[in-house]
Amino acid sequence: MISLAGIDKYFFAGTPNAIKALDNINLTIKQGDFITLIGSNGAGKSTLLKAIAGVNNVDAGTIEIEGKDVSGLAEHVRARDIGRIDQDPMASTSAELSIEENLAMAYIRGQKRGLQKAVSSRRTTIFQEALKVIGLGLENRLKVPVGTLSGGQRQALALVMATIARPKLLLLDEHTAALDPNAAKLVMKITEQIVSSSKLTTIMITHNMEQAIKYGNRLIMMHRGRIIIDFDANEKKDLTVAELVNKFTSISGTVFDDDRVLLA
Ligand SMILES: Nc1ncnc2c1ncn2[C@@H]1O[C@H](COP(=O)(O)OP(=O)(O)OP(=O)(O)O)[C@@H](O)[C@H]1O
Repeated sequence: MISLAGIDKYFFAGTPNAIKALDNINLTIKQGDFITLIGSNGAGKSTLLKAIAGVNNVDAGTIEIEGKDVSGLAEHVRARDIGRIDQDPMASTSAELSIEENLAMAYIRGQKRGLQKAVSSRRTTIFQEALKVIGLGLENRLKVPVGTLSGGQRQALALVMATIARPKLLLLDEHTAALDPNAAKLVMKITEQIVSSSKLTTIMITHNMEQAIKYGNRLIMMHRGRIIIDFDANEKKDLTVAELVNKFTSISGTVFDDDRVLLA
């Protein structure tokens, strides 16, 4: 279980430009929850994921992963428990390293030092097995530099990298947004496959409301730093995009203003 209690995050605190990007976020995430996270422009979605990952320190509140308070831990320490992918395929993988080297770096992140050597002889098999699951034939191209792969292949590889060390939490920040529609569809299919086969606890930001409704077992909507909608699987089962937009308007008292969401 992952729990966030009373999380506040300010930018430019104490200045006339102060922004409260997260405003008293309270959230309990059950093991295996696949949450889709949606919201208006600047709602705080990315800030929330960065706060959980330790990219940003928070100004108030606590973050616990399986009962351990990680609020004060550095990003690289939390990375042992958290896999994370952003929009940019260039940032998720290292272009000049091979597929195998990228995977090796991701793999040792989750290991205790003493175990690293012991598993190295089995590594190639482990990497090939993990790559087979995504069905792109990358298991036969382990020595190929990642820079020669397409954006979709790189994000698919990033998914394998983010999950190979069996993280306690996977954070996806619009990881298909920079891809062409076909590649985005493929990466989404692979995402669902990896998340459901490993029952990975996942939060996925998307600007696509249909995607937010279709995937996962829970849908959360943010507005101005707060969680304003939290639907379980049953509540989102027969939901339509129009109903979701109407719900947003009635709760927030404003019109939904993210063009990318409405045009998706
Ligand atoms: N590093 C930063 N420095 C200053 N302000 C920031 C920073 N990061 C985010 N913000 C501000 O915090 C608020 C929340 O931003 P955030 O990126 O989390 O929103 P979001 O919901 O992910 O938005 P979008 O969907 O538009 O990407 C916004 O007002 C944003 O301008």
